[in-house]
Amino acid sequence: MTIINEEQQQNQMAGHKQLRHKSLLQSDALYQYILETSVYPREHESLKELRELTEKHPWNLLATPPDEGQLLGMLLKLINAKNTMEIGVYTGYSLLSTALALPSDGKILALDINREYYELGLPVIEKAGVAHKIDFREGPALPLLDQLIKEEKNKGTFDFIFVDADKDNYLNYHNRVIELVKVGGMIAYDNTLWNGSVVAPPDAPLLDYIKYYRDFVIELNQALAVDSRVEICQLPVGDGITLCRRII
Ligand SMILES: C[S@@+](CC[C@H](N)C(=O)[O-])C[C@H]1O[C@@H](n2cnc3c(N)ncnc32)[C@H](O)[C@@H]1O
Repeated sequence: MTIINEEQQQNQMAGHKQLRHKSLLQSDALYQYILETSVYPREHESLKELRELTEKHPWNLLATPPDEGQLLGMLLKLINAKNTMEIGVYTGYSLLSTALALPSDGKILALDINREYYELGLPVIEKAGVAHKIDFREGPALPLLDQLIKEEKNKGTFDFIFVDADKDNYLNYHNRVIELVKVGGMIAYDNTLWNGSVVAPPDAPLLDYIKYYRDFVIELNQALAVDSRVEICQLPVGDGITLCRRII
């Protein structure tokens, strides 16, 4: 992984923020229309609170956008998900969207290397009355997944797994979560259009972190396209989300 200092990272994020939002829609007005017509009026008050709290955090661009949170909630209800996993929590917007969509005995195994981010959002999650559904584990996700796979009883038990962490490990995650999701269950990979950079020419002037992760995202997309263990559907929601339904 490329190591850049905090100042460089913040400069890059500031550049990224000039894009104003995380949607791939070419028109800001159209995206605002979706948010104001279909998303904000139905956004749970705790999600709104968490979104507004997260907007004040310097890394707020990491957060799942509200239209994508709405999509996740809808999908989880459609598939009657109960046992789920999330890799990459940050302050918890997608986590809270998931927790609110699951039944009261639903479960989310939530993995992140950074507990501090999670703890920023935790009071809002607690206030929403859904913290009991969450089992947060701090640490790099790969070894945690390897531990889970070691136990046969965990295999094929998850209804839904949302992957939204370090993009250079997405294929490593895929090769593990495919064993943990049940046949008929769903894995969702976030950022699979990676700020539109998947179609940028090789010499395009991209921000360093976009450029670095781009090849990993392209590699994942190519691998998913030919993976006979899953059916896929890539949607231009948020920064691109690819849904995979395990079929064997
Ligand atoms: C894009 S953010 C997740 C956004 C979150 N889903 C939301 O709704 O706001 C990515 C998260 O992945 C975490 N992360 C990065 N590398 C990781 C790793 N190797 N294992 C676990 N988590 C990791 C980061 O700490 C960060 O919180």
